[in-house]
Amino acid sequence: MDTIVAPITPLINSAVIVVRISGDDALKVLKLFDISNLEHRRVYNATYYGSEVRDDVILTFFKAPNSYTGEDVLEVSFHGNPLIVSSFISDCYKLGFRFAEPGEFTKRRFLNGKIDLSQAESILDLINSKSKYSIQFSYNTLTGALKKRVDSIISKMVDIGSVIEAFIEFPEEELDQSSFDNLYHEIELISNEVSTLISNYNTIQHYKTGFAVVIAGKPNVGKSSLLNFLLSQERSIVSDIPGTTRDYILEYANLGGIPIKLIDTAGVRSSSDTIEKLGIDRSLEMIQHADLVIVLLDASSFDDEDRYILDITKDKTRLIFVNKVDLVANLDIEHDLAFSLKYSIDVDKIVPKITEKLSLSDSDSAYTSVLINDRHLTLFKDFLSCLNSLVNGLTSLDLDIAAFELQQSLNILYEITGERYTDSILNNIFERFCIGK
Ligand SMILES: Nc1nc2c(c(=O)[nH]1)N(C=O)[C@@H](CNc1ccc(C(=O)N[C@@H](CCC(=O)O)C(=O)O)cc1)CN2
Ligand SMILES: Nc1nc2c(ncn2[C@@H]2O[C@H](COP(=O)(O)OP(=O)(O)OP(=O)(O)O)[C@@H](O)[C@H]2O)c(=O)[nH]1
Ligand SMILES: [Mg+2]
Repeated sequence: MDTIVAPITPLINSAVIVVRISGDDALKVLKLFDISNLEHRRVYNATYYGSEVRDDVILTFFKAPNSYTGEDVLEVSFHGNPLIVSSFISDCYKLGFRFAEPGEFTKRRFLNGKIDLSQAESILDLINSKSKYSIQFSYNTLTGALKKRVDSIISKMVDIGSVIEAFIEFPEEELDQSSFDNLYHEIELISNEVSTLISNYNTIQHYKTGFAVVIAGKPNVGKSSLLNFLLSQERSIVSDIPGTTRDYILEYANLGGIPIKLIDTAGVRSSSDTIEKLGIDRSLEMIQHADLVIVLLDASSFDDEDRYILDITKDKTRLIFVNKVDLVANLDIEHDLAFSLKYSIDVDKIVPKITEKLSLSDSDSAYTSVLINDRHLTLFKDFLSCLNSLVNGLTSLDLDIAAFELQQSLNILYEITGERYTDSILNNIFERFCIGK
């Protein structure tokens, strides 16, 4: 493989800029330093004698095949001046090295068999994660959670394939019903497993784009006050005039590490005001699409308008919060939490209540869940339809069809792990990586 070079930290005036070199000729660069004979995985302090500038640097060497790319890798840490690094990279071109394409180091790591394609993809997800949960999900995939699952499905499919081949090869032997039933059963288990993986996709989507949390309630209960409290900012207008919020207000927030789209809505009541009515329609629509509805009640005025909102949200994931507890001595409304936003009574319990409601269950914890990306989703759906055709082949005793569909379904799985790939699949994945990754 030709030798490539690129900065692996931003090329800006900073403390240190690190440049990575990978390839057969990587050690040739030592001509530019006052050092030779580097040992695997050791760190050295050296001087760079460039054609234009000099610098005092740190060198780290990883000998092939035990490096990030699987090739000889040298990392050079320069003082953080981009001019030094540009000059160094020009010197590298003179040695015959070329500038690495985005993601090329990781692509080589994949091509050299250090990681599978799902692990390579997770590196990009890890870097781009917008929440700590998303980082944990990506880290699971990085350490092989999805690879393991797909590998185990592959081995089960291979087993099923050999049974089908045996049926084809020895047609004279009675095809007894029980071996068929067994195959159907195995296929169903695999189908269920893949369906679960597909449903997990929604979880990661939520963690990427944020959970839609809608604050709903009749006018004047304190919805806008709650939004402002959660944002720690006077974003929404608060007043004692019922019907203050006319259109919904959407803001992004991060509550306890969970990304949230927080939506303050117009108070729901029967109104004759045209604009207010339009706002209320939007509130009802927001409620429909919410991942979580916070139904806000006023401790001092529980009535039919509240009952109406409780009724239309009864099938949604929801929390019932009661505000203005300062106004009553006894509270006999069913609720998840009661507080006073105005007088800061029990407001510290609000965020934990919301995050608790949105958090994954233990069985689906961020540390163990196997989550998939868009590419995997498409492939898994194709896989399921292949399984369907496979079952049809078996049912109609068309074993050649069954064998063909089985091979197709395996090919799809190999595309997930990257055991099979085309240049365009790889390009699609790695072109989205940053320089130096
Ligand atoms: N300086 C530096 N920091 C970094 C990276 C890097 O490449 N360089 N990484 C880059 O993203 C991440 C760490 N990931 C890495 C993963 C594998 C290997 C590596 O050398 N693996 C070899 C050796 C394993 C061993 O012998 O234990 C291998 O897989 O064979 C290096 C870094 C984050 N921090
Ligand atoms: N007593 C008391 N008043 C509160 C409390 N929280 C908010 N308020 C007051 O209730 C009034 C309405 O608050 P908002 O936040 O505007 O209520 P809203 O639900 O957004 O109202 P609409 O937008 O009209 O639907 C304001 O005058 C607030 O100051 C509280 O805990 N106790
Ligand atoms: Mg309001």
